[in-house]
Amino acid sequence: MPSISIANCDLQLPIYGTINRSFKGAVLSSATGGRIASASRNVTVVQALKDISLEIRSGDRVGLMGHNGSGKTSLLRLMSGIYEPTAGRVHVEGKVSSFINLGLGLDHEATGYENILLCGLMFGLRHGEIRSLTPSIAEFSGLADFLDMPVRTYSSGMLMRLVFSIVTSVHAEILLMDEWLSVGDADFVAHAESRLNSLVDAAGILVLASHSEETIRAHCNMIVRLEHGEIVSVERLPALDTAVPESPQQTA
Ligand SMILES: Nc1ncnc2c1ncn2[C@@H]1O[C@H](COP(=O)(O)OP(=O)(O)OP(=O)(O)O)[C@@H](O)[C@H]1O
Repeated sequence: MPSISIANCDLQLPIYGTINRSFKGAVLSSATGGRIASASRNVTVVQALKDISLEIRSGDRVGLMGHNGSGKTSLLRLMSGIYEPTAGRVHVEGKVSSFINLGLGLDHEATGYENILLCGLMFGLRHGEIRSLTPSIAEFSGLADFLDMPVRTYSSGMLMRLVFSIVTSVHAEILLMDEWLSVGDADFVAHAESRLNSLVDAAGILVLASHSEETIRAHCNMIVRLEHGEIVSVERLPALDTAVPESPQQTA
């Protein structure tokens, strides 16, 4: 059963070569969501997350809310293993598919088809599995002959179609998403929405960061609110139509 266990985690991100003594530093510090402090003369440290504890079990649909810079993306990155906590412990059980930094793994000189192969390998699939998934990825993307062209020739909407089609073709037990996706033109958005919904239904755990309370209430059964890198509240919502199994929940 997939699960995410986070215990007393801090995340500090160093920024090198910044001016940290000046009026500018003081203004920055009050204007951002995270907390800025000087580690040494040339290193500024942002406290992106502070003392985060959260238990997420199979069946949980967690919505992360908070102002700009409150730590939503950092928390997703911590769960995905992109960041190691500077203090505390993160334990993740299950296959994670993350919709964070979509497109980061693409090789822009390679063709669409080559990128399907590369991304598939990155997701831990075998050649045979990728070969059998390729026709449906190609069809869903609607990119047709463009899949034989280098990805650098794609428009941003075409790039999103390709990445979305690849990412959603892989079954995940844990889905981490930074904002609900809106990709491409109106036709593709409707098409993508239903594919995404079935992916979410099949996943054991969803963690979705969003500024839209409406989106979160439509897809989640639990809202975690962050402020300045700390969890300020955990709210349980009534069961969703998708009949998510109840699971014991620890609040932070
Ligand atoms: N790569 C980084 N290097 C340094 N500081 C960072 C980095 N990424 C985020 N931060 C800082 O960590 C804090 C939390 O940022 P994060 O991106 O997690 O917030 P967020 O809630 O996702 O914001 P938004 O709603 O604007 O996407 C902010 O103060 C931000 O400046």
